[in-house]
Amino acid sequence: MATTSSNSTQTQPSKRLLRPTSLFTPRRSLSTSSSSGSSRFSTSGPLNALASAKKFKAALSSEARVRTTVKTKPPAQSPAPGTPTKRDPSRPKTPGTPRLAEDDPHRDDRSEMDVSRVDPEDVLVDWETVEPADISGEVDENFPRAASNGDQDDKVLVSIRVRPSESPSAWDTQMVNTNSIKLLSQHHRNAATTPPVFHFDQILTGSDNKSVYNTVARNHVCAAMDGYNAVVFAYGQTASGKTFTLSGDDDQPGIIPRAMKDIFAFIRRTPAREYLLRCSYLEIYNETIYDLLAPASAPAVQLQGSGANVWLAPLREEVVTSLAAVRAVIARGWAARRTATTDWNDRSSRSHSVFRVVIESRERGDTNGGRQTPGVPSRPPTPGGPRLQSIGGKSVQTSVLSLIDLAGSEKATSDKERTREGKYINTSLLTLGSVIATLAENASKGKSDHVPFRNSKLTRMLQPSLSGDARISVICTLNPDASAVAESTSTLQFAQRIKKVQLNAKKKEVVDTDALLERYRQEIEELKNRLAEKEKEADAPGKTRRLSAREQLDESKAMKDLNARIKQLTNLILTSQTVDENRGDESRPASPSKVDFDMTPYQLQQELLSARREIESQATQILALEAALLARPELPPDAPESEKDRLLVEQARNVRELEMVIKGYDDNLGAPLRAVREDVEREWSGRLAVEEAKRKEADEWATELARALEKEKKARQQLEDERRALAAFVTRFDSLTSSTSATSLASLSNTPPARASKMPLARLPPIVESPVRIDLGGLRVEPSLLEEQWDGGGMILDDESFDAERAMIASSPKRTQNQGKGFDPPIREVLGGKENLPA
Ligand SMILES: Nc1ncnc2c1ncn2[C@@H]1O[C@H](COP(=O)(O)OP(=O)(O)OP(=O)(O)O)[C@@H](O)[C@H]1O
Repeated sequence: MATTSSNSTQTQPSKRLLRPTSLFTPRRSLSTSSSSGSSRFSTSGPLNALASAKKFKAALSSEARVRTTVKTKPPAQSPAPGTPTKRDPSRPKTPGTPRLAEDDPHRDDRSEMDVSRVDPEDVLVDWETVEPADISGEVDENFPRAASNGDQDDKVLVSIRVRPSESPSAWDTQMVNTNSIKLLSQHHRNAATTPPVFHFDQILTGSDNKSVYNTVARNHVCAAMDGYNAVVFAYGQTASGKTFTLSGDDDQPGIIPRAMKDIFAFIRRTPAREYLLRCSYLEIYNETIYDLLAPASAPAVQLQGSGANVWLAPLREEVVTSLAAVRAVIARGWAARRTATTDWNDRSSRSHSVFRVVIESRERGDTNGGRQTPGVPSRPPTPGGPRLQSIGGKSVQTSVLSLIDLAGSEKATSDKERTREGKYINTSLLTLGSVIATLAENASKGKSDHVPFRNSKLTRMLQPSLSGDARISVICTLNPDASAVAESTSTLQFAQRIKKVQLNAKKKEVVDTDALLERYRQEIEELKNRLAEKEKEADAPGKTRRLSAREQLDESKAMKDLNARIKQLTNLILTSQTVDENRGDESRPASPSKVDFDMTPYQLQQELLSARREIESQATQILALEAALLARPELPPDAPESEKDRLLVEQARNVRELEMVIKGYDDNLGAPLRAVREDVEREWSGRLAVEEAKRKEADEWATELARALEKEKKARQQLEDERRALAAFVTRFDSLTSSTSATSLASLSNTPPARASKMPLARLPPIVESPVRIDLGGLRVEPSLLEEQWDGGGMILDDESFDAERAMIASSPKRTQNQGKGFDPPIREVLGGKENLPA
């Protein structure tokens, strides 16, 4: 296990509580909304972008050109260091929740940009094109190899980062070499028990973002460069340091800027490959997804697909070829993020923000542009951005690195709008928590309970990753103050649960299908020739001797093998074409032949869905081939017969090939898919019935519970009424007895009912059929004592205790003393409906 950075960072001056400014960008003025747009771009970024863009054959995009000419205002004054937990009341609050303003001068230029028309071959990055200045200066020789541990099952890497604070910490993070954290006992509520100790992969303290990046994110960035999907996210209470960890500030750049530097460093150290990098930046605000790189007027981003096949559209992806271009993209996205001043944080993130880098790579080689499936018309530009083509039999690796800054959980704030946002934030974080809890439970108990991914946009978006498709690192940030112990404990509990989630990320590779197809076709041709030769040999009239039975058997087996191989290759052609058609969707399985019947019904359903799409695309391809066939130029009428014959033969061969493809399609896809569909449908309907029965049972139970609760409430209310009546009565009675002499009491006891009824006592609510038996036995009872006893249940006696109590009271000397003074018979009778004092 890696060592914690706690020791190294603890010794540093750790009271830097600077507000993170935008990445690489001039600091924004404190409460200024991004709508001003004034300090949106980095002063250095655009210039660098211009410098490095010159290296490439084509300009990146119209937008890149626009960016290079952006004039930026001087940066706003640096924020003063201060405690992050208190807002300066004199400072105005952030107005609303800013987005890029409609009057943004660059908005229209951006909307004209069409990244999908960028030729991917023009925007490749390789070790030669990476500027030395664009890479991390801290990269060591082993860096690119630190990437991954293969396609192994693995767990989420969970680290805790405790933010420095001016108040004394309520947490003990110094337990030597244990990577554990514990609440100091003076802050533990239950003095009788010792506070629990939480264990994690890392406990980090201090303000050093470099060590944090190296410990929690670097391996994941390397894994993404190596073809695995990777997710790094920060979770924690508001103002606990999530944005500081992800984005950092000018002095302490966070994970996002460091990751981008490492990506370029990785490319520079990998001369054998070339890369295509596409960035996107989005936020989930009040359960709506906004593209932070799109114009403010752009429609909201929708989550499409389901299960493991979730994608976002329309989402702008910008091709980046240098760190300067990345900086500009991040700065633009950052400026459009919704932040506001809250009671706890001057620049609180009001949304979950996701910075994504799609990394495509292939082995370097001679490139002659993309390839095309024969007979199929050229493809339209890929929506959302260019895709890397596989050329010359080399595969293309695709992975996505997602760096997520979650909004912080928080209590109700003093501001109405912030409270509304807070509700959305808390709800989606709660859903994340319950998704994680179910996943953890499923993993640890081998269950397959329904996971409520669909309950929030955040969880639905993270579904493929949380379902095991990505390497995940989570940094849970803590505010160490005693006032935040409850929130910190809840964060630690979330962190513990996510540790149990099981991952199984796999590399995504797509092969060059043209090369494969060509190979298969050649092999089929050779095999057919061999088959024809063999048939010829067998039928040859000059054959000298008859074959023995054994030889005949061998011969027919060889023929059979040849036929089987031809059939297999035909199927492979089909499968390769299917893979090719799937190229745009990284998450889709390569081929239905990979259907694994041990998968869960849910996964099978996903497979079924993608298989259906494959069938559709296959059908389209067949149609395209047929159309190409029909569209062949007709021969001129005077064409020689031999030419006509040649074309006829060719036509017949094409028809045969098509028939083979269709047959392969039937053999390969039809039957297994039907079987899969039937299996899935059967299994799902069974599960549905079980779930419905369970739900019915739960509903009934809930109704029963509600009924019992109602009954309980009524009984309680009745008891409460009685208690009040009794207390009032005793108070009244007691005041009467204390203020009146024994003689006047005696006369009171003889007061005729008509007079007595005018006394306040007569207004006491009559209590009929009291379920509680009370006997004061003629004793004087202090009202306060009575209430106390009643509250504690002391007056509620079972039959046996009641009799014992009564016997004791009967023998009490005080009772004897009071007898004849009007205190007998017991007060119970008075409460039993007689409004008058006892005679
Ligand atoms: N480890 C740290 N070292 C120094 N300062 C920090 C550290 N963590 C946080 N801060 C400071 O604390 C303040 C709040 O941090 P930050 O904005 O990152 O919190 P957050 O968790 O992202 O909050 P929110 O959820 O409201 O967006 C900032 O001023 C930041 O500079």
